Order: sequence, then C-alpha cells, then structure tokens
Amino acid sequence: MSSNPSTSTAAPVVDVRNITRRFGDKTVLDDISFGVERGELLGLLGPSGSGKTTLIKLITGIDKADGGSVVMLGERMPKLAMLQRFGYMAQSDALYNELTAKENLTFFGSLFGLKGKQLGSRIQEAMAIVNLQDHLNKTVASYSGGMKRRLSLALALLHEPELLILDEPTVGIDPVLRQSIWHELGAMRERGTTIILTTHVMDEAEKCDRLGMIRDGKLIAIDTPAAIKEKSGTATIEEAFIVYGGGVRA
Ligand SMILES: Nc1ncnc2c1ncn2[C@@H]1O[C@H](COP(=O)(O)OP(=O)(O)OP(=O)(O)O)[C@@H](O)[C@H]1O
Repeated sequence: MSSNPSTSTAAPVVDVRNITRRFGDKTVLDDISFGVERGELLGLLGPSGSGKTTLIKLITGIDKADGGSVVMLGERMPKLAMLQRFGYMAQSDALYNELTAKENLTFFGSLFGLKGKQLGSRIQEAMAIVNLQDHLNKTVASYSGGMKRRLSLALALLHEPELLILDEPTVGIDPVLRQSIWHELGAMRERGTTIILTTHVMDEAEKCDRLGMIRDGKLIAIDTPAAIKEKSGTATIEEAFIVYGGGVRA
C-alpha cells in the first residue's frame, strides 16, 4: 500500500492511520489503522458502543481525532470541500420532516450541484433503488421509520458519489428490501464505488469484501470474511468475533 495517497493510482480511497479518540478519560478508539481500496466494500462490525459510529464520524470529518490521521481521496480530513465527494448516511436520519421526500431530495441535490433534468432523473433512480418511487410526494412526517432509513439512503446515493459511507443502512428495513439494497450496493461496487458501512447483521457481514471487527475501540481483525473464519478456526463470523475478541483461540 502506498504511503502517499495523492500520487499513486493504487492509493487507498480512505487511509486511516493510528486514529485515537477519547471522550473525557475514556478511550473510545485506540490506535486504529486500515486502508480501503477503490471499489472495495468494507464492513465495520462490532457490538453496540464499540466505536463504529465514532470511527465513521472521523472518516467523514464530522468529528476530529485526538491522534492519528484520516486521508480521503488524497485529502487530509476534516475538509469541508470533501462533502461533495462522498455520500453519507448517518445512524439517525437527517431529514426535513415537514417537507416531502421530493423536496428533501431536491434540496440536498442542489447542495451537491445537481439541477434540472439530471436532478430529476437522479431522484427517480435513487428512489427506485430504495423502492420509494410511489411515495415521492408524501411528507417525510408521514413516513415510517424504515421508509425514513430508505430515504436517507436515497439521499446518500443521489449524486452518485465515488465513496459511500453508511452507518447501519439496513436497520428497520424488511428482509426483501434489504436484499435488494445489498444487490444494488453490489452493483455500485462493480461500477467502482467504494463503500464503507457498519452493521450488526452477520449475513450482511459475510457479503463484505473485507470486515473490520471492532471491540472496545480496538480493531481486533480486518480481513476477508473467509480469512477471518479460517484464521480463527470457526464456521461463522459470529464465532470468529468471540474467538478474536475474547482471546480464546481454537
Ligand atoms: N460525544 C460523545 N461524548 C461522550 N461519549 C461518547 C460520545 N460519542 C460516543 N461516545 C461513547 O463512545 C463509545 C462508542 O460509541 P459509538 O456510538 O461509536 O459506538 P457504536 O459501535 O457505533 O455503537 P452502536 O452500534 O450502538 O451504534 C460509547 O461508549 C459512547 O457512549
């Protein structure tokens, strides 16, 4: 892996180096390093409170590390101008409830520089991906929790960013739609989109190119799901997590 992300075509899309984040006297992320390659789908897996969202916020530049660095697409984060270069879906939906889905999409689309016919067709495409095309003109206040998650995902996809950062994208989404969203994420990855997401769901973890397993703020393993299982001598990711996290290697 290149040490200079701005000069090599093989440079990671995201390069996290020795990241540490503390809140008060609590170390929430402890010396985490990894790179994400172009077109890779990296899953971050870990129990509640392990530090996944904190890590995502540091990558996006919403939060700043106490130590270490994040370089995204060759730029040291945080950097405001980078907001247009990636799509971000936060854990809690950042939507205007009193506006319709279309108005939300139009507003965020214009922030990303989309307008006219292009904006209109992107709105249709993004809403079709999350199967909300029939609910475009409803106010967000009338949406269910799962519909709001899906609209948040449509917003993150709207400007076809080269990097997608999704914090628990499929929470509250039924299994059928979850599968179709994963299908779409796979298609985007095939087209070269780099995807970083967090998940609690083990069968989703299996679909990632690589998995970063986080426990108590430490990256306890990062590898392909197959390699993680092989190295831990386990049949499932869930078991591997226990082996890595608890140190009770088979
Ligand atoms: N702004 C903050 N101030 C103080 N503590 C925080 C802050 N943000 C996060 N934490 C703490 O950092 C730890 C990691 O939180 P984080 O939200 O990153 O975990 P997570 O793995 O994303 O959990 P979940 O899966 O439940 O979303 C938790 O103990 C949390 O209480």
